[in-house]
Amino acid sequence: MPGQPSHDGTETELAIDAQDVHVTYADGTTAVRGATLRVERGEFFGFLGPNGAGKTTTIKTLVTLLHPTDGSVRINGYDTVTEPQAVRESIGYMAQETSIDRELSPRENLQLTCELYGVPESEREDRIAELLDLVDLEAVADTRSETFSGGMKKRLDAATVLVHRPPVVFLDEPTTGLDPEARLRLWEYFERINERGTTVFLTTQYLEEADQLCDRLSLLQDGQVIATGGPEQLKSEVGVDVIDLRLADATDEAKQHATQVLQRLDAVGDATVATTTGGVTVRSPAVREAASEVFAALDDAGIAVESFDVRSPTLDDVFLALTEGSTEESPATGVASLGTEVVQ
Ligand SMILES: Nc1ncnc2c1ncn2[C@@H]1O[C@H](COP(=O)(O)OP(=O)(O)OP(=O)(O)O)[C@@H](O)[C@H]1O
Repeated sequence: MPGQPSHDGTETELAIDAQDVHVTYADGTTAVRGATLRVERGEFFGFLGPNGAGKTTTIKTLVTLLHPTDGSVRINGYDTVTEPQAVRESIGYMAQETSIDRELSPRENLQLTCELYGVPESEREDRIAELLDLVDLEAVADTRSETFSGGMKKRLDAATVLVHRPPVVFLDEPTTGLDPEARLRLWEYFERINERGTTVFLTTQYLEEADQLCDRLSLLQDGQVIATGGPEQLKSEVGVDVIDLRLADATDEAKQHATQVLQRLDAVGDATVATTTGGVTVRSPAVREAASEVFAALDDAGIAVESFDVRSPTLDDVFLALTEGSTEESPATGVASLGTEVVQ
């Protein structure tokens, strides 16, 4: 909800203001090394990175479950270390593991959460009805949750996060492991809560998810933010175009051969070449101009191309360009996932 006053009565600009955050665990592992995140009220903000990049550690620090070893975090104007209670009252946090009670129905789960958050009794019934409607669970409102699909449990979990009407919600990989249909329904729900004015901070491994939903996003690698911007801005800044080539012979050997041929090709300049399920992908600023030379070089090497696609970059390409990946296995089509794509 934009324009929420901070605790000292002044208008604060930012929903999330994390400055140069470092987090080192007790065993000496430094999971976050200087993350700065500034999220405006009402934004839908994405936080992307492969497994182990430090997303969960960062989100736990933002929601007061971990203290930064260095740096500072203010959420809705409150400091996470000196005012943790005020921060908690002003946020919703959906962890990776669902926190609903499976023995209880959606209505009972929401009643319990209302009690925990001290929602006035007179408001509970309406609030619960509104949330059940929001996540499309009215029809099963009084059914025990243990029978629900993964997607339904996630939707209920997401509803419990909103009972106290927090201006900011933190969602830690909410769609991981869900089938595409369940994922799409959750996306709709997240869009709806954002349209109502809630600031959303979403961590995800799914680039398509971030591309679809987020106003802006930060890419995280090895505990460091390597880029921040709108999806289109990041794509244009990376300045590459892409050719996806499907090879007639898509064995590992043939793909490696094609990779070597293309890496030697001067015409594609400073290209990155990655193998995909069906062939190879070339990312380069010069790729459109060099397309005919790409085909000629492959032909000369006796490599048959079954089909190809010259396209603009996706967020997947942005990430690979920024991390200077050159030989990663890339799905190139479908829902791209950093988790499967970037070999650290
Ligand atoms: N409690 C802990 N103690 C020590 N190291 C930890 C702890 N939790 C996480 N780590 C390490 O910190 C790094 C970042 O982990 P984190 O879970 O924050 O990454 P992530 O991006 O959320 O990954 P995932 O997508 O797998 O959840 C990893 O190297 C991880 O092994």
